[in-house]
Amino acid sequence: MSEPNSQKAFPVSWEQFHRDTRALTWRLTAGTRKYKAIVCITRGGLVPALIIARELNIRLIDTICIASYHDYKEQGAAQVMKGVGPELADLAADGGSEILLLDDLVDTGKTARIVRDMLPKAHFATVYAKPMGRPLVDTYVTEVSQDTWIYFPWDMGLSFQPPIAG
Ligand SMILES: O=P(O)(O)OC[C@H]1O[C@H](OP(=O)(O)OP(=O)(O)O)[C@H](O)[C@@H]1O
Ligand SMILES: Nc1nc2[nH]cnc2c(=O)[nH]1
Ligand SMILES: [Mg+2]
Repeated sequence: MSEPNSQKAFPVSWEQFHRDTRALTWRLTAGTRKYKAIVCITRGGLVPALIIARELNIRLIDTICIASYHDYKEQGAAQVMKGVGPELADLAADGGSEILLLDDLVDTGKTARIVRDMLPKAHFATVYAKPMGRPLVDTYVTEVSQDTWIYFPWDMGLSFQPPIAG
């Protein structure tokens, strides 16, 4: 879903994103599964990948690079520009059972479907989830409604706020 269709705004600060991503890590450590590598979906997945890699002491990190083309209102076709690299070939061979797959959020689930097809046995985690994409995620922290647009700190800056009373 693209921003102009959405009605509610959910702005997230760096501090909140860090806190929510740490909460995601706690959830991931509650299970018995151990991960040898992180694969993050660029670009939004790069930020949780840094935080979680630090917490779980994982140093083998790769990317799946996907570009979604947006026209005015609709999400367009998604193009995989880069898959997992040859260094992860052994770990990917069984479908990725020892790989932690990360993104910042799942919305319609379109991106999630592509990466799940590529690594069907990887554990897929996102910090935020909307209802349409939620069934495709193994672990997430916060659910927001489908008509909410999440504003990430890397997309925002400080700006003047007019007084509420006008
Ligand atoms: O569930 P979906 O409807 O597929 O949407 C979720 C995807 O959309 C955003 O990425 P975006 O394509 O905007 O690119 P970016 O990560 O490079 O900002 C987000 O980071 C997810 O990857
Ligand atoms: N920043 C941002 N990107 C998205 N891509 C798909 N949904 C969203 C969203 O709610 N926020
Ligand atoms: Mg993304």
